[in-house]
Amino acid sequence: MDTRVKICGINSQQSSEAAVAAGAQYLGFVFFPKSPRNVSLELARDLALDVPVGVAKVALVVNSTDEALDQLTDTVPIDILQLHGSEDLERVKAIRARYGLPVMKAVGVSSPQDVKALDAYGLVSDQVLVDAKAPKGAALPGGNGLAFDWRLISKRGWNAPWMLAGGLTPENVVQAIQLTGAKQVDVSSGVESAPGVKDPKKIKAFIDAIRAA
Ligand SMILES: O=C(O)c1ccccc1N[C@@H]1O[C@H](COP(=O)(O)O)[C@@H](O)[C@H]1O
Repeated sequence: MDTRVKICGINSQQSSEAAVAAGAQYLGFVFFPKSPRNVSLELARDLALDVPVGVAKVALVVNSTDEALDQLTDTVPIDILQLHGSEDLERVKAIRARYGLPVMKAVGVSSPQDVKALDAYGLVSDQVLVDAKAPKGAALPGGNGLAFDWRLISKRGWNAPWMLAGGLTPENVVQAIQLTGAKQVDVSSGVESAPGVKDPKKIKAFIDAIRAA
């Protein structure tokens, strides 16, 4: 399978190099202080500067203000903004216009109603990220290692390219792709040895499983 892969939660040179060596097309940097994967602007800048041309650097933010996004985009050479909070359609449009960067809006899914919300976001985003909905009261709106019922989006498409996320692992990613038809997948917890600690062997196993299928 030639599915494109995003490894999210890159927070060290080792994890960045492991993801690139394994063949990831996207590296995600988390800018959300409550996350165990949170990176400072300075560390993200240093890591991003070393990423080879052709691998996209994605900044994951959650309900960020313009001030925070100004600082981020002034400091870190990023290629895509991933909006993983409760940003509404107007906010997505405003961010896209202000920064001139491709925007990927994440939407949490646990029911057919959630899937409908993706239609509207697909009209204002460059990509949509279809993730599992975080449980009520969870500290993080994503990155919880939880999958959703993939049958909810089986054979679906949106007005923008889309990426599948939520609880993917080296063991289940091929089945998830086969069921949903995803051409892009995103993983964080499933390639870690502990929250916030990427495991180079699991990163390689994740991408190898896809390529071997
Ligand atoms: O990874 C995080 O810490 C995170 C924090 C806040 C919002 C989203 C986050 N991660 C994203 O969540 C999905 C699913 O992750 P997982 O594979 O289930 O752990 C993925 O898009 C991550 O980029």
